[in-house]
Amino acid sequence: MKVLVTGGAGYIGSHAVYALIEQGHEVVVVDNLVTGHRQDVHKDATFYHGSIADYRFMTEVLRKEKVDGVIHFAAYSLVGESMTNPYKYYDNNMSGTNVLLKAMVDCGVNNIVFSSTAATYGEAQNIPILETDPTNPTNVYGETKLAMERMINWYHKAHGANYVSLRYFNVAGAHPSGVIGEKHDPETHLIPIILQVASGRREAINVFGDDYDTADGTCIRDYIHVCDLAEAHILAMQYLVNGGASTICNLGNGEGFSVLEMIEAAREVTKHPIPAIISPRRAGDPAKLIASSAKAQEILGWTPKHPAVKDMIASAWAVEKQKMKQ
Ligand SMILES: NC(=O)c1ccc[n+]([C@@H]2O[C@H](COP(=O)([O-])OP(=O)(O)OC[C@H]3O[C@@H](n4cnc5c(N)ncnc54)[C@H](O)[C@@H]3O)[C@@H](O)[C@H]2O)c1
Ligand SMILES: O=c1ccn([C@@H]2O[C@H](COP(=O)(O)OP(=O)(O)O[C@H]3O[C@H](CO)[C@H](O)[C@H](O)[C@H]3O)[C@@H](O)[C@H]2O)c(=O)[nH]1
Repeated sequence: MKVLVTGGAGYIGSHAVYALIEQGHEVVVVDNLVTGHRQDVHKDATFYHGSIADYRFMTEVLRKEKVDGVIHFAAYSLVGESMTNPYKYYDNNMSGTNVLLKAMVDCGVNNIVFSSTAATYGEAQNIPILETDPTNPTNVYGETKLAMERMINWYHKAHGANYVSLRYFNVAGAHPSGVIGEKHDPETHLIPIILQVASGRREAINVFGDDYDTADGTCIRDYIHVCDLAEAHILAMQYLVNGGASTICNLGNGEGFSVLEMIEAAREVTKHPIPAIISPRRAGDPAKLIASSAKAQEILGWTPKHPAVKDMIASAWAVEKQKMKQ
């Protein structure tokens, strides 16, 4: 396949690009590098520096490259930030996707695999969460992602383009080479922050709330290895190219870990005490998110190969230790 990856210089996008190229596919990357890193784009991918919100630029790329489909990662994705700066999220995520979809339609590109999120569900009504469960986002980020999913579905109805929206739960870990990994700046995600404490770059980890309705009072999340996620995107694109019907799939491991459990797992991996400070809740955080990925397993034939959180933490730890050497 020849695939355009938007946001291919970012954390998850760069892993998807590596996986595509490792499996012999041809890859074109569009990224404006607002949060991504040029050096994380695989050397065999064709790179275009620009925004998905630039219609002229996107149609030029799509007309020139004649791809089989688009894997769409480009977005802002921080829950906390979205609660204080909704404009940024509505603008880049929704307007950007609207332009991208229009450019795809105008250039005859009919397949899109979309980066959606567990944040579309909000507070879960049932555990594990099924794709048919209600969607009531508790934060602006999740709201924009749900709107993007719906936008893609309306384009599908109007223009016939097909999609798989992948609602991922909490992504973690890094490519086994250690060459690419999670490099957000500033970092807000739990595992990289815990590891910055272990490597001495931070004094302590703040635990955002210990009064949630969970066993130890801290939030529970379902962590999925970034390489398993990358594989799911390739399977989803293959499914569409083979004529599969448009659909939505969850991606997680079906097991929940609290913030305190993740800190404990990181202590075991890194052998560092990792001081933790109980802090106020962060706005917009649901208490518990755990996926049922049965549909992805059935429809896409996806099976996670790295379900153990300690393996995810160990691969992220290898990247963090490399950063310390630089
Ligand atoms: N990290 C997670 O746990 C998680 C969970 C669920 C869903 N997601 C989704 O996965 C996707 C990727 O997340 P990530 O953690 O890799 O984030 P990231 O910030 O590392 O990657 C996003 C990439 O998109 C690029 N980008 C942003 N706006 C753009 C635009 N207008 N035009 C071109 N490029 C643009 C950025 O430069 C960056 O390279 C996001 O859509 C996010 O919502 C992430
Ligand atoms: O310093 C920190 C950072 C995080 N947390 C807690 O750790 C959990 C995980 O937080 P992350 O910021 O790592 O991840 P989120 O669950 O907020 O969100 C992530 O997963 C979501 C899906 O579940 C979204 O898709 C989103 O893009 C992605 O950032 C949350 O309970 C959060 O409050 C802390 O206690 N301290």
